[in-house]
Amino acid sequence: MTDIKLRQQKIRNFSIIAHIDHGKSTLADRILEYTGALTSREMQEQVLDKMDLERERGITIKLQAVRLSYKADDGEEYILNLIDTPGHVDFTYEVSRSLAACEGALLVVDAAQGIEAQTLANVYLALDNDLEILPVINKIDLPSADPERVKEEIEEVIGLDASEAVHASAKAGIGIKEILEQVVQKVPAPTGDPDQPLKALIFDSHYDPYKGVIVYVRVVDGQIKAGSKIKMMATDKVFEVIEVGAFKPRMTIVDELNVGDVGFIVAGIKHVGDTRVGDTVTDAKNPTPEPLPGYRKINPMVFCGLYPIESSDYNDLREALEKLQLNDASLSFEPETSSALGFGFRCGFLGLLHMDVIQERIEREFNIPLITTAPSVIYHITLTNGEMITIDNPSNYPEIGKIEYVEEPYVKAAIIVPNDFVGTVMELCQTKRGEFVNMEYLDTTRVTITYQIPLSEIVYDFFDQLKSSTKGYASFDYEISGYRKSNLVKMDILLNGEQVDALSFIVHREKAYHRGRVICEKLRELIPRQMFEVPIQASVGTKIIARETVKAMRKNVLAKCYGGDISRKRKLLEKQKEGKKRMKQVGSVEVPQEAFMAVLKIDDK
Ligand SMILES: Nc1nc2c(ncn2[C@@H]2O[C@H](COP(=O)(O)OP(=O)(O)OP(=O)(O)O)[C@@H](O)[C@H]2O)c(=O)[nH]1
Repeated sequence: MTDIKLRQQKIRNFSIIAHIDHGKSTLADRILEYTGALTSREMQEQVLDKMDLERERGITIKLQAVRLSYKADDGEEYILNLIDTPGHVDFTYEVSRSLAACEGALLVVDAAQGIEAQTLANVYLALDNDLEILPVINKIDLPSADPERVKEEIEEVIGLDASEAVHASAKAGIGIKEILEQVVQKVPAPTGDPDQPLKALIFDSHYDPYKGVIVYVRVVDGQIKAGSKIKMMATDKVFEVIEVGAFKPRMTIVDELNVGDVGFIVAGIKHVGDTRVGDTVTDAKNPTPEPLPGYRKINPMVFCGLYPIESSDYNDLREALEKLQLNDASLSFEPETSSALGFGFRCGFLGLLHMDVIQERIEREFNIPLITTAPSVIYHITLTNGEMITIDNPSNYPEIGKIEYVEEPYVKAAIIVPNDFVGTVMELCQTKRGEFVNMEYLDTTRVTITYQIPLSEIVYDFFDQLKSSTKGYASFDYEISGYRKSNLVKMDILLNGEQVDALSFIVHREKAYHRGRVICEKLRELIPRQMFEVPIQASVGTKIIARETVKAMRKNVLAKCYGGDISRKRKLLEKQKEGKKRMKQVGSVEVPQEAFMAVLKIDDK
């Protein structure tokens, strides 16, 4: 066997999959520490979760890859590539990206919680990718841990053999060696042929201001080194490789990447559009005839408008979105104009969390204060002339007279919950226009409840309501199940008699009155008093269905300082300016950011 083939036998590529909070990041840290990739001092900060925002929210968003070396009990030195995956329901797409680069996955299940909704969703993705799944029962240090029950659950619900599942505590560092031994023994070495032309899967990328687009790859056949000419098969673009490297965990330049390796390529790639996550990289002179099967591209589900508060930030906002899109193929955007908010972008996201994260990153990393409009899903509208149009922005909703019928996206939602909360969850799903599908017992204490629910209802704080009504015990996962006809209308909001396009939303006819009333009340609380009285109205078509009034300001703040000290006056004005930062002048009325999101906070009960 050649050296390359021998080396290939020693490579293990694996991911960790888990429901959120079951301890994936903690386990990844322990593995890094155990293999000596980092000292415990360096481990103080979770390394795999790099972004600030992730650390604060305690969730994993971007996947990361690390190359580790591990001396196993058989005396051999192995190369382990660990690819991190996000656990949140919004990020299924990124999970499937990282799984496509692996041969195995550690399935981490919390010994006290057992299987949760994303445990199942992630297992299905791993099975789709033909991965060897190694169950790990984590948090055995907890007094409430019941590893035997969890093992049974894994065998019964998932149908995996859990007899050799490692009992671990990522926190206390128990079971780490056993896990690594299982990875070495049970995860297959990469198959792939070093003598075939280069074939590598792009599973991620990021933009570096000095080096351009850095592409993360898993080499399937052949090899790649500095000086090679490579071709991106989807775009036919050719580049000369400047350097290749591995994540150890810091990016480190290496001589070449061989079969089974996970690493990065720098090739002076300037344009976002030239590389696509999921594409195959091949040798430009000796290309492979067939690209790798790419993975399912997932389309954005939730759309909203992002507008700079200062219109001079418009171009910076475009650049920020372009940069973010580089790391995040699931983000989409196109310019849009609103008569209320001016020039901005209509952006598409995988879900609400994704939307929040992008918005916060723009504000923090790029320092652009934003106004965000309420999220919307994509509606299919069939017009009386037979034409079907799709709409992701309520302000483009056609006149009622031109509409034959409207369809909206539904999801199949699976909710896992302790028996005691079945009634509460069903009630919540009913108020969200859910249709009961079935209920199955997971074990003696928990059930999986399945509903068909309109996506638009999920988008409007379903998850928060589910968590709060079940004291945090419910877990939830969903997949799009298709479009259905629905009796929907557009609700417009008028401030001071003028319609504010950015406040319009689409609602089920039966809920229109209630929502119209509540939204007017909310807006009355949110909109500060102005120099004049501001009527707030909600209308469907030409019919006004609710009205509230913001009373005029009683006193001018400056009146108090009449003839007084100028520095005090300035302070007051500055204070007012502070308060205004998040305001947008809409016609004659100043509207705060929260007003555009008020529609999300309506309780339907
Ligand atoms: N008692 C105990 N707590 C643990 C253990 N492993 C992780 N935790 C805790 O569980 C919480 C969640 O752990 P994380 O590692 O952040 O979970 P995660 O699965 O990576 O979560 P996401 O990154 O949000 O998907 C943290 O507060 C950890 O300290 C363990 O073995 N025992």
